[in-house]
Amino acid sequence: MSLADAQGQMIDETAWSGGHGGVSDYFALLKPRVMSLVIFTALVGIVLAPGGIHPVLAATALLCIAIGAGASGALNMWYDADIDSVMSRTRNRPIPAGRVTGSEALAFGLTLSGFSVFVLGLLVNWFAAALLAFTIFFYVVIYTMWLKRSTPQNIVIGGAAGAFPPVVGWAAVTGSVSLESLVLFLIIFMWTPPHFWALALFKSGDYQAANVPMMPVVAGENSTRNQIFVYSLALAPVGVLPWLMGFAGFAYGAVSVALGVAFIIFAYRVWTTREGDAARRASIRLFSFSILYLFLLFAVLLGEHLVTAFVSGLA
Ligand code: HEM
Ligand SMILES: CC(C)=CCC/C(C)=C/CC/C(C)=C/COP(=O)(O)OP(=O)(O)O
Repeated sequence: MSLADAQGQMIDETAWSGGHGGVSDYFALLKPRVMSLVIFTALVGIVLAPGGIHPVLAATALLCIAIGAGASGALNMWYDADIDSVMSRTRNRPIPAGRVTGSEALAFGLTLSGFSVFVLGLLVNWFAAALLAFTIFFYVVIYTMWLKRSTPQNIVIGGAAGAFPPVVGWAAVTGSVSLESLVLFLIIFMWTPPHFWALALFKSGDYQAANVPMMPVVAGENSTRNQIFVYSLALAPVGVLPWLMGFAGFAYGAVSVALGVAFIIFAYRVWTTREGDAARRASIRLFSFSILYLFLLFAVLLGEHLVTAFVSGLA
């Protein structure tokens, strides 16, 4: 199996979601792999926020954000069942495969959404709960029900939903939004277009078949490559902002510069490799690296913060 096939299979849900009915299908409705990174960014928001809260409340907040994020995935799959059944990547999801009905997924998603928002409000604070409710609304109603099917800018605007979790995490601790949490938002916001369009480039046939106006389908592959490169050039310095603004240290600064340069190199390869299997490989590599990039950036932010807190606790 070639590298491209292996990586393509990695993101092909038909390769892992098996099982018929029952717990594994309801778990798959939560989009667990995508949401794991969403939840990790929320954790970083919680830990970095000044003041701190009791660890039990922090864990409650994180659990509520995780449940809310999963619930929004279930609602997305409920609404998108028609297009998911057309695309090879998604046709084995629980609803198109007939293992869960649309109404079951809808009830599951609505119940978990209500539960997560209510518990976050009741036990942590209502401002964070309102932000979580808004994030779910944004992903399900604004992105899934409206923008996804109507404009190639769908993920640029809709991507805001994916950028909110660290802001929600921060608000769970402080009860407010701050410049720092908005910088975390901005990083994910700028990251989303290259993350997703890299995938859309090698899955554009799927979107065309499903009649979804993703950028490569509407503007063409080369225009998408240009836009990926421009967003990557903008993302790299935005990734360094936490250090430049003084809420991350030198270790983060150095790693974020290196990761930003690497991101630009991967995006440059996509930009300049436009034909055949090499072009497909370049976009698969950028897609895979995009996930590693965001994970490492937030991991270093978290690790450095914890080490600094530990060392200053010793002093
Ligand atoms: C509108 C914004 C976004 C779009 C359209 C998008 C789209 C996608 C798609 C279609 C996949 C393919 C595989 C799959 O469905 O499992 C994917 C994978 C992934 N996305 Fe995104 N994404 C977005 C935002 C995000 C955000 C905000 C995060 C995390 C912070 C994220 C994390 C991931 C991860 C970790 C994977 C890999 C999952 C795996 O291992 O298969 N995505 N994304
Ligand atoms: C707290 C909270 C509510 C967080 C939500 C975070 C969020 C919006 C993440 C976006 C993740 C995602 C898989 C988008 C996929 O687009 P798609 O739905 O078009 O992809 P698909 O074709 O795989 O269904």
